[in-house]
Amino acid sequence: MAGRVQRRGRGARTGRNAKERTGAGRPGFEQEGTEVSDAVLVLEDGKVFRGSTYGAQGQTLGEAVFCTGMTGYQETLTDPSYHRQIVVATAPQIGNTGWNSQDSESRADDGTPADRIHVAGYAIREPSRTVFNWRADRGSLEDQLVRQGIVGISGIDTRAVVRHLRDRGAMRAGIFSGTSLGPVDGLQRIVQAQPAMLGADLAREVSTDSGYIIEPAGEPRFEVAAVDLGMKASIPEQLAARGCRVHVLPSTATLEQVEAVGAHGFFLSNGPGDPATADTAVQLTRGVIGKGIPMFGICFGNQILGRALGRRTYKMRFGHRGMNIPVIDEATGRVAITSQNHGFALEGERGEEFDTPFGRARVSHVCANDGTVEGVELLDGTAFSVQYHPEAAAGPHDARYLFDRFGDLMDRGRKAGGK
Ligand SMILES: NC(=O)CC[C@H](N)C(=O)O
Repeated sequence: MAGRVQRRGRGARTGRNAKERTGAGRPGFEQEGTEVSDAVLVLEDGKVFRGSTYGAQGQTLGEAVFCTGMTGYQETLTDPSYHRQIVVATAPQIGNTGWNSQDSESRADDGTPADRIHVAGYAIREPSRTVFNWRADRGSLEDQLVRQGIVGISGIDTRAVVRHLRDRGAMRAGIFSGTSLGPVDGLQRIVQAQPAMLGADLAREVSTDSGYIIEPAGEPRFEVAAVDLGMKASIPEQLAARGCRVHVLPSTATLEQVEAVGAHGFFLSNGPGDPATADTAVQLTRGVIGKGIPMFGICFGNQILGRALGRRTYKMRFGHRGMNIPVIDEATGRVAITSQNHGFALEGERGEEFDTPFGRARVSHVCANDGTVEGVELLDGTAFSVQYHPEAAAGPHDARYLFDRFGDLMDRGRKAGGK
């Protein structure tokens, strides 16, 4: 009996708080001219979610996408692939492990590790009131958001946002916070005036300009030319741990630059924007494969290798963002649980083999949820790539073996070439 009363009481309290925080009960689409204050997430189709200021106060624009990771928000927020995207977290409470000096995925232009947050905005349901983690040596998440001027919103019904984006697709959005934001239709017009993600050429905005070198851990075994299209910091670390000296090159890199470092292998990174715009990287990839240099690509790199092999890319309705996305490896039939963050995909079908200017290729991996292409490779094994993130943490490490495969490939290439 007492238990029932308590349950009812708890339910009632939650309901009241949620109503205060979210403005629940108002229609999602508001009347023109309705004045807004505090914080709102406005979608391009006119859907409005009212909440509270979180992080920096102000205005931010980007594509609204959702991420289903239950952990690892620091890795997500600092991943340069999220440039110009407003991330909606499906995990109901965010921030309880604070901010630490180890998990950031961004680098300064000269390659030194950086804490830079790349998302355009962050939309969450409930901020943690306490930070409780032994690694949280950089304070709280919200402090970081404020310090870096990242505008967020809390107290919104993130489940409702996700359902909307799942049904209608990722779309342009804005977070606006402050005391008097003006009429809601004015905010919607601001949202609609920003460029769309389709056709956005963004890698240059996050790539290194000058390039840098990450030294190998232990004995150097390979020289690797890695094109930084928005590369997560842990990728060169994974390569360095396998004896690679990683020569990180800007997104504008040329074949001459790749050859100048004496590359045993070529790596194409993840990165933001529409892969259909990455013509320079596609041309470079064709040149590299033509020279017989072994290559490996991750995410944006997979889309670019696919394009170099003659495939096209398309924009997915809402993409894959999270840490528990199952991928089938066609070579073994095994499923890896993977970490992902992409809104575009390569055209192709499970089991497909196709001709390319470099010989036969195939779709090597597919997503077990929706059958989309998750990897491609040349049948001779000299070029391969995956749409997911084998370097990722948080999330499982099921796919780390792909870095070893790249090492084996470079070994074979070196023996064959006598280098
Ligand atoms: N993480 C990535 O490399 C993302 C690739 C590309 N920008 C996409 O959204 O599909």
